[in-house]
Amino acid sequence: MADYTAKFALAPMVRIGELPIRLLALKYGADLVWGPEIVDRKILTCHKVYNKKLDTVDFLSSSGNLKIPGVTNLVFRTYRKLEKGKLIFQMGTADPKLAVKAANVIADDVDGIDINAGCPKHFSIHSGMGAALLKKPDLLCEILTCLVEQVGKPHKKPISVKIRLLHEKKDTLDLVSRLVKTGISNLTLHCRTREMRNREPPIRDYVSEIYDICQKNNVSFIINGGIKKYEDYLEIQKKYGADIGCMIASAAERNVSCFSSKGLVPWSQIARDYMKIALKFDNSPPNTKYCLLRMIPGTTAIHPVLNSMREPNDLMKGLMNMMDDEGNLISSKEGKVKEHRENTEIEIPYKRRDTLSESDMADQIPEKRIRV
Ligand SMILES: Cc1cc2nc3c(=O)[nH]c(=O)nc-3n(C[C@H](O)[C@H](O)[C@H](O)COP(=O)(O)O)c2cc1C
Repeated sequence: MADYTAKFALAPMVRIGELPIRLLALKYGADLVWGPEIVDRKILTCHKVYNKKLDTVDFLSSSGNLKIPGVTNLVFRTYRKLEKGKLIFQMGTADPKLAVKAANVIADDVDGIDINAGCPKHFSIHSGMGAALLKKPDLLCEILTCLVEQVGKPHKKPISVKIRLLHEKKDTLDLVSRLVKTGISNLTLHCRTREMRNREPPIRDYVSEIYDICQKNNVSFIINGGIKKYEDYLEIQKKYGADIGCMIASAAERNVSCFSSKGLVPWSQIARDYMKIALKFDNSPPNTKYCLLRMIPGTTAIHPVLNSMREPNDLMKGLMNMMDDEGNLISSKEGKVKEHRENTEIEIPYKRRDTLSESDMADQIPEKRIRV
C-alpha cells in the first residue's frame, strides 16, 4: 500500500501528467506521482487492456469518435514496472455511487485513489466537482467514506483528497477535522484559496495547525503551492516537521528535474529525455508537443519552430536532434530552420498573436506545415 508520509510528489496536472512526465519525475527523484484528473464518467467508459508491446496497462474508452484526427481512445496508461507503489490516480467526481463504480475499474492497477476537491476551473465546478465540493462538505465526506469502505478496504488501496484553503481559517480547520475522520490516508492542501492564481504566493499561516489535526488522526499531510525545488522540500520539513510531504506542479511542468537533490538539469537535456520516453511509450503526438512547449523556454529559437509543426513524432524528434547541449539550434541547420520559419509564418485567425498566452500558443494549429 502506498505510504504518503514525508513524500516528495508530482502534482496532478491535466495534459501534463501523462506517463512520460511521470516516469521522468520518478527518474529525477519524485517519491510519488499523481496522474491527471480523470472524471468518473470517463473511467466508466473504459476497459482495461494489457499492452504487450509496451508492457503497460491501458484503459481504453469505448466512446469518442476515432475518425477525428488526433483522437485516441486511450484514457490512462501505466507502466507498472516503474510506477508500482508510486502512482496515485486522481478522480473528478460529485457522486459517491459513480465514484465507487469508477474507482473499482482502475483500483487494481494504481496505488492510491485521490479525489480532486480543489480545481477552480469552470469545467470542474459547473458539474459540482473540484472546488465545488469544498462548499458541500457532507457530500465530499460521503464520497470519501464510500471510497474507503467499498474500494480502499477491499482492494487494499489508500484513499486521499486534495483541497484548497477556504477564506476563513476556522472554516478550513473545521473542514479538515471532518475529512480526516472519513478513513482517508492522506490530505493534500493546495495553500491557496480557489480565487488565487498560481503566480500568487501561497498562504502557509496555519499549516502547522492543519498538520497537527492530520497527525492526531493518523492521516499523512502533503502541502502544495509555490514549491519549486528539492531545497524547498527540505526547508518545509525543517520548519513544520519531518513527516510533512511536498507536492510540485508548475515548476515540474517547466523542468521536471526539480525533484532532484543534485539541482536542475538543463531544459535541453530534459526535452531530449522526454522525447525518448514519449516515443518509447507511444505517447500521443499532440500531447508530446504540448508538454515540450511547456518545457522549452518561449524565448528560444526552437520554441516557435516546434509550435508551428503539426504533431508527428518524427518531426519533433528531428528537431530535438538539432539542438546542442545548451538548447541552441545547431548552426549548420539553423539557417535552414530560419528559412523555413520565414516561409511559414503562422497565421492565427481569431486572436492577435501578441495577446496570446503560452498555452494559447500551444493550442494553436498552424496553417502551414513546416519541414525541418
Ligand atoms: C497544467 C496544470 C494542470 C493542473 N491539473 C490539475 C488536476 O488535474 N488536478 C488537480 O487537483 N490540480 C491540478 N492542477 C493544480 C496543481 O495540482 C497544483 O495544485 C497547483 O498548480 C499549485 O501548485 P504549484 O504552485 O506547484 O503550481 C493543475 C495545475 C497545472 C499548472
